[in-house]
Amino acid sequence: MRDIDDTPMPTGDLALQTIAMPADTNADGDIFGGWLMSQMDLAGGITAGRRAGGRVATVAVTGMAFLTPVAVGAVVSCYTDIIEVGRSSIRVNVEVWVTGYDEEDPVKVTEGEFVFVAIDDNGRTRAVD
Ligand SMILES: CC(=O)SCCNC(=O)CCNC(=O)[C@H](O)C(C)(C)COP(=O)(O)OP(=O)(O)OC[C@H]1O[C@@H](n2cnc3c(N)ncnc32)[C@H](O)[C@@H]1OP(=O)(O)O
Repeated sequence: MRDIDDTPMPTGDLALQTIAMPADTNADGDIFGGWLMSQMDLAGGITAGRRAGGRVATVAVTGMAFLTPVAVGAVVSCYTDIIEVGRSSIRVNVEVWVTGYDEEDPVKVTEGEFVFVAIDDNGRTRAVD
């Protein structure tokens, strides 16, 4: 896994973009880390599913740190980069960046490595081409 760094621009391809909503906050009004992880899982799953040409399941997530809080109304962008493709597994690095509507000065929120496994209709692993 790559270290979280201060790279000023996102690495990878934009896979998912959404807005942090009031319903995504905890009782203190801060965005849940779990909500962010869910967006990352979705983004990585889209990328892995396209690469696998079908159904994938998340099998592992490694080394995440949250660098900065996310405010309600922030535009949340998940960028994905396929790191490695194994027999059935696809390792995807997912970065999360936030901006306002103007898309200026994106701020990196977190990064994590997600491992997906290509599975068949019965939930058994299948080889990725
Ligand atoms: C519980 C949940 O709801 S979590 C959210 C959704 N995810 C799921 O439901 C997935 C639940 N897990 C599963 O169903 C099973 O673990 C499966 C089908 C994904 C994989 O089954 P396994 O018996 O582990 O398969 P297997 O040992 O052959 O591993 C498959 C691949 O995953 C990789 N892998 C398995 N565990 C890990 C891990 N912890 N970290 C990294 N890679 C892993 C293996 O190296 C292998 O890669 P390769 O085929 O490219 O060489």
